Amino acid sequence: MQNKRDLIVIGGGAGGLVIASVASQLGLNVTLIEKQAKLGGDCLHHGCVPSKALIKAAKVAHLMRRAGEFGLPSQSFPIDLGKVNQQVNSIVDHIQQHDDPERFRAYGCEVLLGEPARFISPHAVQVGERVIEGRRFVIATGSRPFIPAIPGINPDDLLTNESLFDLQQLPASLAVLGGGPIGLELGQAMSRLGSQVTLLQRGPRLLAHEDTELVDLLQKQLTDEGLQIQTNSDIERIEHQNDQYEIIDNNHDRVRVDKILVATGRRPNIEGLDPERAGIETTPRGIMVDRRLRTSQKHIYACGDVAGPYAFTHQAEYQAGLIISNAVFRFPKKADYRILPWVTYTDPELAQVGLTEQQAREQGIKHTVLRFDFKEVDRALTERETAGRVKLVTRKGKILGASILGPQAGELIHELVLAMQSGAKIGDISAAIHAYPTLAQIHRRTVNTAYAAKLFSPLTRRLVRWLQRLPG
Ligand SMILES: Cc1cc2nc3c(=O)[nH]c(=O)nc-3n(C[C@H](O)[C@H](O)[C@H](O)COP(=O)(O)OP(=O)(O)OC[C@H]3O[C@@H](n4cnc5c(N)ncnc54)[C@H](O)[C@@H]3O)c2cc1C
Ligand SMILES: NC(=O)c1ccc[n+]([C@@H]2O[C@H](COP(=O)([O-])OP(=O)(O)OC[C@H]3O[C@@H](n4cnc5c(N)ncnc54)[C@H](O)[C@@H]3O)[C@@H](O)[C@H]2O)c1
Repeated sequence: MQNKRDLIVIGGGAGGLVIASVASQLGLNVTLIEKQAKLGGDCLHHGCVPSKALIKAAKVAHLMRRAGEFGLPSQSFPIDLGKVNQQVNSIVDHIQQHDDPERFRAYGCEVLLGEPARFISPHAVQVGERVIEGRRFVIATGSRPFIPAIPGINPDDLLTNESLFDLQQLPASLAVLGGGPIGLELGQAMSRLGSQVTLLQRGPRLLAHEDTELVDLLQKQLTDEGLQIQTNSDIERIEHQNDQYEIIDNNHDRVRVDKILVATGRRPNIEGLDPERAGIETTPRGIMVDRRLRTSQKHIYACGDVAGPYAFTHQAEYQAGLIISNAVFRFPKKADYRILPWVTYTDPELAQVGLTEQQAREQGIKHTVLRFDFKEVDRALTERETAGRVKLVTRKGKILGASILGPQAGELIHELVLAMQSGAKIGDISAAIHAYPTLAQIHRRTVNTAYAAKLFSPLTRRLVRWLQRLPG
């Protein structure tokens, strides 16, 4: 048995890498354990990075078909998914260089690759034959696809985010199970690349936690573009015949497809970690943590998908920063998710921060909603990307939440994140000069709707007429 490590980080993905890098650069003896042969985790290898690269390729294909709208010859062509995925994976490989284990080793971090860690006591983990003791631990083991138990389904036949980016041939038809962010982002991308996509959502709504008015607009956009969306689709069984799958739902509707992509949620990676041997409390949603990201064992922290409450890379990184503060600097900091933004990278994108209109209503908060449509914004018109709307949930001039459906919504949301974070009022957004012609002008246009009624009221018009009569 070797000397006790100051910090043992389990999982070399978004959360674990931030902690291992900072803690080892601060001089702690850190061991980072990653069960795969490469660092980077789900975001880099099977999540954010390849999905956004695929989405971009699909947008290029979509624009080539739409070229006629720009006065250019439009193009329609068969797509070689193998080539598309090759360039997708070349981007993953490029970014992988930042996560080179040698970079971490150069900081003095011990990096163990290729075998999982499992707890054998509250103060030790086993990796292969080796037992490693630590003063503090961080669990950052992420999540994996949840595969629902549907009769007739052979999990090996299904595509998930772990296999889609290795697919060589574009399926002529594809069923996507699940209308969450993964299903919508990848479903639209595959549809734009040329698959006939049918998306089956079990419940009544897509993206159940998002603003319903904007989700309805998005759903219309997607169906207009060719995606078939079936909600309230409770799948009863799947039959496999002649290299095709027939999906039969509770209404006895049948959908026949070449491939099935499962995007029905995630499960935390705690199997095989043996958290109970360390006395760590878990639930089916993952590892329980307090607001300082401590588990039921106060020297063991957890962050990212395995701890929740959300499943975003920027949440994992934010939590990693808090763990550094709490565990390394011993400066207590609590997590606060009220101003955590997120983006669904469909086209148009859907971005959210703070409360939606429905949440404000459900919580009984008196509020005003300001709205503005992209079709009134000059830059959206020049870009021919006019679908969508900004919604601001406000109270006494302060922003409680913002929902944006539109071009580059994921970029645009950050002005509102900063406004909320700094306590700026809608008047501050109105006073800030926004360059013309930008999509960001929509923020001024949205907040100015709050003043338009007062500005052009009969009273103001009378006042202006009176001012005009003054001498000088
Ligand atoms: C298709 C898809 C698209 C996504 N797009 C976005 C997006 O656009 N924006 C966004 O913010 N989020 C996105 N996400 C979510 C994002 O990928 C996750 O929230 C993020 O990766 C979580 O980071 P993490 O550190 O918790 O886990 P991960 O990054 O997955 O890292 C966990 C690591 O732990 C390792 N591990 C597991 N068990 C053990 C063990 N016992 N011992 C050692 N190592 C172990 C795993 O191999 C893995 O490398 C997407 C996810 C998917 C699936
Ligand atoms: N842009 C982003 O930030 C981004 C992108 C992708 C994923 N993610 C993260 O990954 C997480 C997982 O995404 P997800 O889309 O897999 O999960 P999700 O839980 O958000 O959505 C899954 C959907 O599948 C439905 N469903 C469940 N079982 C079903 C069944 N048997 N048949 C049909 N529908 C079924 C659910 O009702 C739900 O609407 C998200 O919570 C998100 O945080 C983020």
